[in-house]
Amino acid sequence: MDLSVTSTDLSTDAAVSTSAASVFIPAPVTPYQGDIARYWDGEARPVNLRLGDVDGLYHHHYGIGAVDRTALGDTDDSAYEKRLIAELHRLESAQAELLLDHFGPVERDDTLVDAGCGRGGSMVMAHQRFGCKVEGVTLSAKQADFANQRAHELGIEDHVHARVCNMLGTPFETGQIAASWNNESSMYVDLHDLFAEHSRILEVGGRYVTITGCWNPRYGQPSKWVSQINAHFECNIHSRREYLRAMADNRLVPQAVVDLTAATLPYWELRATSSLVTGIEEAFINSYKDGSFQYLLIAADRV
Ligand SMILES: C[S@@+](CC[C@H](N)C(=O)[O-])C[C@H]1O[C@@H](n2cnc3c(N)ncnc32)[C@H](O)[C@@H]1O
Ligand SMILES: CC(C)=CCC/C(C)=C/COP(=O)(O)OP(=O)(O)O
Ligand SMILES: [Mg+2]
Repeated sequence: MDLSVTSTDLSTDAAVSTSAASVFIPAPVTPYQGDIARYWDGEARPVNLRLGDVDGLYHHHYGIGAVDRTALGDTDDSAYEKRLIAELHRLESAQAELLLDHFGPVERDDTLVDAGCGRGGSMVMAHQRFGCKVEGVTLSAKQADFANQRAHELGIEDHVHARVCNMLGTPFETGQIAASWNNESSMYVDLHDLFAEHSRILEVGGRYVTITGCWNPRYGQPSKWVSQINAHFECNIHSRREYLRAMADNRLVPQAVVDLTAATLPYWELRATSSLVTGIEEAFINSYKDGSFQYLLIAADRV
């Protein structure tokens, strides 16, 4: 069987990195990863591009916090849709700010890793906040090119860099990374494999942070809404229990577990009223409300 990925050569950039890194784990290429690479190579939803156009930070994650009704103003006004887009984008950037808040002190000469970096919005924010180097990995060549182009336009390409690479086998040296994260990207991988790799690259005392959607073990099994979200994004949402167990098995000790479910609902309810709806809004709103799905931040120490 031919397992090669034709739309995206997953090995190219990782292979280039071998000269720079003393430890190199070749990127395993599975047919599923090929599907995900193609999915993100082909993604161009207005809900992501038009929000990113607001200030040049392109996110593929969701928002948190209260809606600023004053900033939104009158719905009858012709500029209302533009203000609504700006407000959704503000809530998505607030989500990334909260993730960065959980890194604690980061020095300018530290290197951070964004596992599943998308178009790189969070990487730019991390560099702008800490002045440090940020390395991103994504399966999508289109996303990596986009992120590197944005870094170039901002003149920060020597600090912010994305590569096409499997997050389960990165070219980063063992124990050299001060902090790493997954922002809505852990539902594409096996959690034991993922946390083994984060644990390998992080220095002892380093920090790992994730924001993720997970199914709630108290509900019993994944609800029909969770199954709908999985089908929509071709992902496999894990349970809260799986996260905590896989972290414990890989020397990652939770320091903070924050339930962001209530904080993300206003974003979804606002998004559901916009012209940029994608059809998945109802599944998020219903699953958050029936308790089957949770939006969670976990910050863990590498011990
Ligand atoms: C929903 S997007 C999140 C992007 C980004 N973290 C953000 O907040 O904007 C999911 C990302 O995970 C990446 N991804 C999924 N599986 C991956 C893997 N095995 N290795 C590297 N990246 C992966 C996709 O390529 C995509 O960039
Ligand atoms: C919380 C969960 C389960 C997330 C799944 C991963 C995912 C696709 C995140 C958002 O990406 P996006 O910003 O491209 O999606 P959309 O187009 O819906 O805004
Ligand atoms: Mg989005």
